[in-house]
Amino acid sequence: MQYNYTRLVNDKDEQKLYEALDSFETSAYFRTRDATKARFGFGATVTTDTAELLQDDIAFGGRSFDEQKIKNSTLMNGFWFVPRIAVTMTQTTITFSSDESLDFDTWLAQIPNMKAEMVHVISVDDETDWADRTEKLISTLKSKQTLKKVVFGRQQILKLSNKLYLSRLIRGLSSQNNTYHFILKHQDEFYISATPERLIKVADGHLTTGAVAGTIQRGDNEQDDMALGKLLLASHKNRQEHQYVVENIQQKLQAMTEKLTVPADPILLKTQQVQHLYTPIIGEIDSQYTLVHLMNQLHPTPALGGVPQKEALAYIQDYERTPRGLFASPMGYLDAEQGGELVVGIRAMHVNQRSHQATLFAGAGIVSDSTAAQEFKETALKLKAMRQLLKDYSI
Ligand SMILES: C=C(O[C@@H]1C=C(C(=O)O)C=C[C@H]1O)C(=O)O
Repeated sequence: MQYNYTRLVNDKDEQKLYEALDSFETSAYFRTRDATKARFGFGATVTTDTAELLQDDIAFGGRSFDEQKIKNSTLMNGFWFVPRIAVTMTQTTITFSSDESLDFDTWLAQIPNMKAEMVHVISVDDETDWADRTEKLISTLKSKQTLKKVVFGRQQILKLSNKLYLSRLIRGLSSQNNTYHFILKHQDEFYISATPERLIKVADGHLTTGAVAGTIQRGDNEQDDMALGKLLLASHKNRQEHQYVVENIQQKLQAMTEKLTVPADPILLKTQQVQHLYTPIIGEIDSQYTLVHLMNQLHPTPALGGVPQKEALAYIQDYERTPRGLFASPMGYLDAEQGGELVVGIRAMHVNQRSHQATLFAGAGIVSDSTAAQEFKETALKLKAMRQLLKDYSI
């Protein structure tokens, strides 16, 4: 983008940018897990359902989980766009970029103020048979030695009383600490995620990825929380679930990287609702590969699909309620240097503003040692992130 303008951040910038997410037909937001940087994209000069053609542009978007299609949705079948205006905000500076010559401060001042009404949840359609279906999956895993792990997804469909405004919804994201925040909006749909999981970041030939798999609840106090963390680190079932992911990432990246550093043991990654086993992985990539190549090579890791991949994906297609769309898929931004950062769209919901319908998603890695009731509780905790966001909206 040829026009760039950087200045110090002022008090009103953030709220105005949030309102611009609502006022543009196409927009996106990406905030890093450590909350030090936020990127916005507004308006679209190009839109496409695959990222392959966009590798020399700044772009935002997400790919669909697999090739299955979702009816009446543009976003859920994979959606990428090159923004008219890109904004990057750190704690001190703000940078505006565009191919158009714009007075950015005049542009920002013109964004209309958004007035949001309260939104109530009118009804919840849960998958009440999810635990039974998980029980069947566990029996299959026990009897069929070739299938080792399946990440089984669950949905809750909520009817809402009114349209949601992103400028208000986004405020509640601040309590979802230690997660990436991602929003992708197009026309009457948006997808929002507060995910702890990065698929991949590429900058100057350096790659950062990692395995996030294996879950336990948070404790009510620090002591309990630490005890639960220790339990998770010592759990054979969770370590196995986790190890599948580490090995798979290593194997998939072997041919594309010069050097890969993989710690022997996981550490803990804690969100508001749960704690996970986490193995950060770094490396140097061969110069012919871009972020998009790596995304397609890595996705889906067994943190979201399963082991062996082909069989696990077939199981997911056959036994989950609907195709996943953007759920559990790579999403984020591409920069103009064939790098960027993609996270995995979990702890997430898809909203259709026309039908006032929100679909919340959660999944859990199932292995032969799993118990259905425990996994049901785990998915309920994971769904809580978006349920909390909707509660915070009306406070
Ligand atoms: C699929 C989800 O989470 C994934 C599954 C996990 C697990 O089973 O322990 C942990 C983190 C994620 O890799 C989700 O949150 O929806």
